[in-house]
Amino acid sequence: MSARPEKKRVAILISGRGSNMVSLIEAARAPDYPAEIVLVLSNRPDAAGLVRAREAGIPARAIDHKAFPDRAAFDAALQAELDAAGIELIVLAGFMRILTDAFVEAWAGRMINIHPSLLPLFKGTHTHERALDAGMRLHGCTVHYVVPELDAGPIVAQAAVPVLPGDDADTLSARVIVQEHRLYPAALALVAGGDAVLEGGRVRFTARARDAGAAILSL
Ligand SMILES: Nc1nc2c(c(=O)[nH]1)N[C@@H](CN(C=O)c1ccc(C(=O)N[C@@H](CCC(=O)O)C(=O)O)cc1)CN2
Ligand SMILES: NCC(=O)N[C@@H]1O[C@H](COP(=O)([O-])[O-])[C@@H](O)[C@H]1O
Repeated sequence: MSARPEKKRVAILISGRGSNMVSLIEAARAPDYPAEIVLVLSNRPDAAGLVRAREAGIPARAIDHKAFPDRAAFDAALQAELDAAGIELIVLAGFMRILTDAFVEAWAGRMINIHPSLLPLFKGTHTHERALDAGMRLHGCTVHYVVPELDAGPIVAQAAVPVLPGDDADTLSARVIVQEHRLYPAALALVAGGDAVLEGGRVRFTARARDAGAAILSL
């Protein structure tokens, strides 16, 4: 019987409450999950997710971006923590800082993000309000590899939700976040397990991932 491949050592980067982080931590408890969450970092010392990570037994530290003269210095401090922990994959989960090109390129193919829209629609912020303003009947969330251009990286997986009559940004975001908590653990498993690989600017899925219908999760 072949030995199970080593779990990828993952750092989750947050800025806020960390609900996606909690979903990932819980998913990674499965013995056959291909990743282990070994570190949580936040650019905001007041992030509630730091407390939730520590409660889950995960080392969690704040690196306050305001304490650095520029983005490059902040990113270098991130890199030092990631190196010290032997991190192999970075998972951005509500991490609200734009990373420098140098940092992103150093982690090419090893850093993913979840965005609360069906990219390439509604890059940037305030996605739910913008989807409502645009009269969308479908909305959702996207897990993508991170590239220097904001929210433009190759897509790993998406989940869609209906926009219902009477929805406002709060009701819509509440529907989307439920799908985020399903999508992100599934997408990280694909990436950590080598079933969704960034190659030549596109995501190549293995036969196993294709058979699992991994790229799209239904309503
Ligand atoms: N180079 C990249 N960096 C980041 C990416 C990316 O795709 N390329 N994804 C983001 C996550 N994100 C949306 O998914 C996002 C994060 C932050 C911002 C933003 O405008 N940040 C402001 C500060 C906002 C704040 O502190 O509240 C900024 O950095 O000046 C937009 C989109 C993570 N990084
Ligand atoms: N542009 C990035 C972005 O907007 N990310 C979004 O921030 C929220 C974080 O919630 P969480 O801290 O509860 O996971 C999530 O909805 C995530 O999609």
